[in-house]
Amino acid sequence: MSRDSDKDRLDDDQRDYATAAEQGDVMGEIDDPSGEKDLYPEAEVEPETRALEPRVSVVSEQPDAAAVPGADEDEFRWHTEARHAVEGVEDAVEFIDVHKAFGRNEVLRGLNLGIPEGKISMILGPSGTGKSVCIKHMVGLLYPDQGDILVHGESVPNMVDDDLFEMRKKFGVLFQDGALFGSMNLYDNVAFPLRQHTDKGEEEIADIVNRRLREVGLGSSNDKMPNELSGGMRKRAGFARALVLDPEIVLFDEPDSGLDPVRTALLCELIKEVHAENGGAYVVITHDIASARRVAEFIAVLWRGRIVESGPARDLFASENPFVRQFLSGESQGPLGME
Ligand SMILES: Nc1ncnc2c1ncn2[C@@H]1O[C@H](COP(=O)(O)OP(=O)(O)OP(=O)(O)O)[C@@H](O)[C@H]1O
Repeated sequence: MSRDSDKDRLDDDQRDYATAAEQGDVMGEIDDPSGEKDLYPEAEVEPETRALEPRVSVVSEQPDAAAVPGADEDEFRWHTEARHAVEGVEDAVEFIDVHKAFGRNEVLRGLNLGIPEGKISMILGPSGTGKSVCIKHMVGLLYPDQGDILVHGESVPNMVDDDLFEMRKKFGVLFQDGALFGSMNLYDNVAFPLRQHTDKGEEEIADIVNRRLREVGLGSSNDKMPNELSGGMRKRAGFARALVLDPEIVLFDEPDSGLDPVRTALLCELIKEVHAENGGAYVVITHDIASARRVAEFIAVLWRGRIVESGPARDLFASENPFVRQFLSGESQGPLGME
């Protein structure tokens, strides 16, 4: 089955988000003026990256710098790719030697990463290093040029559209700004995925929506419109909406962006509480090391399109890798400069 572009993989839900964004109906301008662009992952893709067929991926056993065109030998010298496994835990998501370029911009350059089942994992790394691109591959919003992404053992790039649609039901996604529909009140925003993807009656929907809104501390804000909510409330509302379909995997794209330190701390607590209650694999993208200390059970440090090191949070915070140490302690001295 051929596809013309990454965009062809947007399912109806994503199309609805995209349509709303086109109509200026998605709340996003306040925290992140570029947030809407993220809903169009294909928008700036150069033509040669568009024609992507499902394929059996070529997986190299030993990624090495020489295998990456344009990479100098030293470029990956801090990338030990050491993976400290979490004992007895399977991976919910696996990246196997994934390469992704936009034109000449090679973003993922042989990414190998396992996201453990049942844990809160954080993907950390400098700006522009490919963290968002990484999570878009998990839900099939972007295709790899090479390599494979497995969700519960199933290859996402090789899925036919119907399977992809089903697979996406495993995911809840919290966008940076909550991605709420500006024309709907909070209740309808949170009810939206249930009305769209299930045949549940309004009574059952009300039970679920009210429970999820209470869970995130918005139990008395049903009638509020998104523009009446603070940035933190919008994120919590987006979190409630991400949870209504009981996802097995929840993705958070910089949930702490635009929040003050106290609201960030409260959101972190909320993520932990909700995870403890519901379980599943949570994947959080952040720059915020304090959030990582508070929440992360598993950490992967991404740089130059590859994992430098990954493992249980305590191992990473005790890492002797100079790059990991510099990044996790936020020091100016070390391998990472102002590039
Ligand atoms: N759809 C796209 N078309 C072209 N280039 C893209 C696209 N999406 C991402 N990129 C490029 O990929 C690179 C990585 O972007 P990404 O958003 O994944 O970084 P990030 O690590 O999440 O950064 P930040 O922490 O600043 O959010 C950037 O150079 C970006 O311009």
